[in-house]
Amino acid sequence: MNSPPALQASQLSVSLGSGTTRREVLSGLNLTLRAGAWTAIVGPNGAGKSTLLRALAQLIPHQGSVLLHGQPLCALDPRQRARALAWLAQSGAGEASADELTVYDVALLGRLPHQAWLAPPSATDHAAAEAALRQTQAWEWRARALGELSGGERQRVLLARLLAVQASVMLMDEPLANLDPPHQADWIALVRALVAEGKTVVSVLHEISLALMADDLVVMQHGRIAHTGPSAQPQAHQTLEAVFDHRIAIHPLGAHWVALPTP
Ligand SMILES: Nc1ncnc2c1ncn2[C@@H]1O[C@H](COP(=O)(O)OP(=O)(O)OP(=O)(O)O)[C@@H](O)[C@H]1O
Repeated sequence: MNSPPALQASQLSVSLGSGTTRREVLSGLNLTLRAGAWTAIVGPNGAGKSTLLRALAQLIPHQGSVLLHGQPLCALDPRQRARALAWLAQSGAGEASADELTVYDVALLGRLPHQAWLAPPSATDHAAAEAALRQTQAWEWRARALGELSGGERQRVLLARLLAVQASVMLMDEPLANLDPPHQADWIALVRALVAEGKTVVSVLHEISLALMADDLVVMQHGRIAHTGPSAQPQAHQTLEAVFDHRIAIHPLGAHWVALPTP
């Protein structure tokens, strides 16, 4: 029997703002995200990518349903949900409160959903935090305060916190922001390794050439899904060029594709 999708959203709608500025940002989306695959969500600024990710993570009020491995997400208690579904916010969003913490303690925060109320971290928690910091090459900064780090260094620590959760589904909003090209390549290798272990990675990306390396693409425009399917499909490429008003063109390069700005 096929395993259920990692995430399945039905008739997902989100309205944001208040009073006269309130408007529907996502309109009745239906979306299936395969388990054990890497899906990249792409589209122009304001298309609703972050809003979709936040709604999938149950971080904002929404209408419609979201199933996690076939189970309604809203039926899980918050700790169960936090163990199953890990979240990396857009760079800097809501993280200033962690600036005083050491890098090591930030990674340990990823273990909170595994810990009993007020219980100290276990040996397993410490091992998971260390392994995650080593995976993102952030271990050497473990005694430094998060607030002292550069944007890219900070991003790698926050990625380690997400990895420390050891969730089966990982949602990442612009995980490559601030990373230099070698660390972007490391991130892709890491995602490939996670997927090979059976994990599911869903990432909002602005780096279209890198998004084209994902297994699946979700192309968004104006709060709707313009296309979803394997990233190798010509239809995916045509839709991508169209949602960016043909200001990009997608070209083959070896076994991959690159998106280049058109003059
Ligand atoms: N709190 C809010 N109140 C009102 N409108 C909002 C709010 N947050 C986001 N929006 C609007 O919702 C739309 C979708 O925003 P969202 O951040 O999901 O887009 P995005 O595709 O992630 O964009 P970007 O590529 O610029 O990060 C935008 O038009 C944005 O202005």
